[in-house]
Amino acid sequence: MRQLIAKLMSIFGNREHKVIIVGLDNAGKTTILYQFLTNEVVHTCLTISSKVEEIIPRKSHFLMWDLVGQEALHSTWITYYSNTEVRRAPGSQRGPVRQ
Ligand SMILES: Nc1nc2c(ncn2[C@@H]2O[C@H](COP(=O)(O)OP(=O)(O)OP(=O)(O)O)[C@@H](O)[C@H]2O)c(=O)[nH]1
Ligand SMILES: [Mg+2]
Repeated sequence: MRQLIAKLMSIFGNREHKVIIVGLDNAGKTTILYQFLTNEVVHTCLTISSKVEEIIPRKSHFLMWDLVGQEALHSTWITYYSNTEVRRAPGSQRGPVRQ
């Protein structure tokens, strides 16, 4: 997890950024978000809609949006995408990103 934070900081620098976490349901998005926050693996429930948490490691400042994973609601993701840049998490699958 520290590696992922370090990677985000190397990509984004020391400014405020909004990060959206997207992926299929049960992929582990909420688990990652709370591991960032608490450094622990916490018990999670299915995400309905989205949740946002503020994370301030050193001089960086991330607003992290954890989006719903259920396929029927993927069409709502687009509302979070304006002015975003796509970066894959280290270790995630290669290939085109579909919207
Ligand atoms: N074995 C294993 N289980 C994991 C891992 N990450 C998350 N899980 C489990 O996978 C389940 C789903 O995790 P969530 O973080 O809620 O998944 P999500 O992507 O937020 O799911 P939605 O909110 O439905 O989109 C939970 O039971 C987690 O404990 C992992 O790295 N390994
Ligand atoms: Mg979730």
